[in-house]
Amino acid sequence: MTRITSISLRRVLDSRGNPTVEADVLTASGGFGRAAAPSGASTGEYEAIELPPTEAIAAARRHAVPRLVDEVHAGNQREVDRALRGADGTENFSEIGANSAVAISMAAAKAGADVLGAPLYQHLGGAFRGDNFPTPLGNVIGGGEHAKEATNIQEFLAAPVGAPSVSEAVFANAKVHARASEILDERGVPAAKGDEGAWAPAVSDAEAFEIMDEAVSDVEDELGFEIRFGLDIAASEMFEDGVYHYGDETKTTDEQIDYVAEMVDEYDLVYVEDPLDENDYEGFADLTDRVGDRTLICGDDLFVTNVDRLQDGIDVGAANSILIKPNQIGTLTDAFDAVELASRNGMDAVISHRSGETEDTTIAHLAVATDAPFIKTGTVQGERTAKLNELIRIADDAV
Ligand SMILES: C=C(OP(=O)(O)O)C(=O)O
Ligand SMILES: [Mg+2]
Repeated sequence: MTRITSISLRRVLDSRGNPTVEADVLTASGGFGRAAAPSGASTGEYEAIELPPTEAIAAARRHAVPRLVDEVHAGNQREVDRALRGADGTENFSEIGANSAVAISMAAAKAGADVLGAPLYQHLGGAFRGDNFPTPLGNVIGGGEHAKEATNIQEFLAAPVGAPSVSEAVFANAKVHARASEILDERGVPAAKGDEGAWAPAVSDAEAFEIMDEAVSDVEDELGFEIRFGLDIAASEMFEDGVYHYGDETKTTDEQIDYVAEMVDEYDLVYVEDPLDENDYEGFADLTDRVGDRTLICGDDLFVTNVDRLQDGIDVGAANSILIKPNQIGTLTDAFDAVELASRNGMDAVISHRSGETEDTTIAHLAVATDAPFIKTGTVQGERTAKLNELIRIADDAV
């Protein structure tokens, strides 16, 4: 029986040292699931609302727990998530917090899988999932909102697209991360790390492109399979007064589109996330028109895992992929609906962590369950390796 018999909520630490919500779900037959909400720093304007954890927990205990315990089945994810939405009663989870909602939603999924005795990816994705693995996009150099005094572009992401296995891909990204550190040393540039464990040197974006290109080529030569790279520009964070700010320099929207298109061709970029402001569907469409045949243009802050915003994007041809972050929308059902809408329209769905994370591994299972081509979940650092190592275990049939 997957009937939920208890839900416990508590505050735990996230990787930035902030409190976040953890949920435990128990079922009638002893199934157990535990999950914790991640948290963004470069959050999109249209994301579901994250409440201070103490408030989110109190509100969820008051409104959600009584609507779920003894009422819904952890094995029926849509039923769980419908009850969460009903308990909250708002569009954006501003009553119980998307952090409480997503923790309960993911913990219920794990409890459902536990009762069935199936790995989470199989419970979520079905019996035919588990043969395809996402390529990990590994954050190697970064700045933006994730590190002070570093690059303007938020993330330079290694993409070992030719790796023969997920394990070799994971280790390839770690090698690129290590090689980037050596190159920075050779150039006499000290580098601390940003929130996701990427190097955060005080170099220009142009220099970061060079370092990334060199690191990727060196590791590609050493390992003998294709490694490319991509970006999360997180352009909404740079956009102010109608222009994009790169330190003291600015770019108009047309200049930004030209710049990104040039970088796609110069560096053979495989992936570009949020190249333009989160309200600029038209700019996204222009850029996708120009380079969408040879790279993924991915909407993160643009779509915020929201089917309505995704449909608006589909209508105008903005982007050819969507970033999926369950806490942007609040439940696994909503995240799955966004993946399905994307794939029905020929778009790729890329599963992603947040800059503030925990040891929770749900997104590794979600990526396998949804047959995602890429997962963005860092390169090194415990809360990132938790997901990467879980992918290796899934491939090894050891979960
Ligand atoms: C992971 C990201 O950062 P954050 O979690 O800060 O939004 C991102 O922008 O894709
Ligand atoms: Mg992003």
